[in-house]
Amino acid sequence: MNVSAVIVAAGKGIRMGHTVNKVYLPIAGKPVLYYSLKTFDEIDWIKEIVVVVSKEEIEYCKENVIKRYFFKKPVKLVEGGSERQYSVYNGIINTERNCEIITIHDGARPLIEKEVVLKALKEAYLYKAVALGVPVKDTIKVVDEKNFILNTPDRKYLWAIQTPQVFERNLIIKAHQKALEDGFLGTDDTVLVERLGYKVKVVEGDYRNIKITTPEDLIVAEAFLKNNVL
Ligand SMILES: Nc1ccn([C@@H]2O[C@H](COP(=O)(O)OP(=O)(O)OP(=O)(O)O)[C@@H](O)[C@H]2O)c(=O)n1
Ligand SMILES: C[C@](O)(CO)[C@H](O)COP(=O)(O)O
Repeated sequence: MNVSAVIVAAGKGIRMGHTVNKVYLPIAGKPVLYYSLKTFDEIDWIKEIVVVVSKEEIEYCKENVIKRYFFKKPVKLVEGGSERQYSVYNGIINTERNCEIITIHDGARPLIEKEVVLKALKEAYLYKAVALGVPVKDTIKVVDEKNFILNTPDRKYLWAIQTPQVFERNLIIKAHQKALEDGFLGTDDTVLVERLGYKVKVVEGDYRNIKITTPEDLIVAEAFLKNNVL
């Protein structure tokens, strides 16, 4: 399999409330972004890693992540956009044209495990579009603007979607281009493929594959790493 990995790290980390972008904050002494890079670097099917960073942070990322730690695979840095979707688009169009599959991952999800990525890659070979996800543990309510409950969807059909999300290269580029043309902005990449009428397969991921969003997430991630439960 010839796979390119795109890791998006060009967000602002507003909800973290820190002066430094959360993907460069340390967990157990190393930047958040280091961990997923390392995991993808260890997967043989992956031939290159494209990291999407904001223009102002390109030098910082190069010095403090890419050069500081040793990665075996070529790592390309490309500029991000004002929304996650635009950052992903710039990442995927900068992958090698001969790659068949692209795996898209949030740089803010450091705890992704190699075995889980491999499972998603294998399924992508069969289904062309897959997302990792976990069944939700809470009861989910749909509410109106005033927070009154409208309905309670059956939990057995509700999954919390994570990254990586894995696609055939041509399909995901086409899906992003269509969204751009239509002015559609989604909160993940599968929704862009769903809009084209394709079926997307959800593959069971890992509850520990959290997205670092607010300060307590750093504590949880560090606890997982320090207790060596990954
Ligand atoms: N314009 C953007 C926005 C987000 N991301 C990346 O997308 C992932 C998930 O986004 P999120 O957690 O929302 O990150 P931020 O946008 O940084 O956070 P916030 O919404 O709190 O500002 C992160 O790895 C983030 O760096 C990106 O590459 N480009
Ligand atoms: C893509 C994603 O990780 C799926 O859960 C997530 O939607 C991206 O983060 P955001 O907080 O919604 O921007």
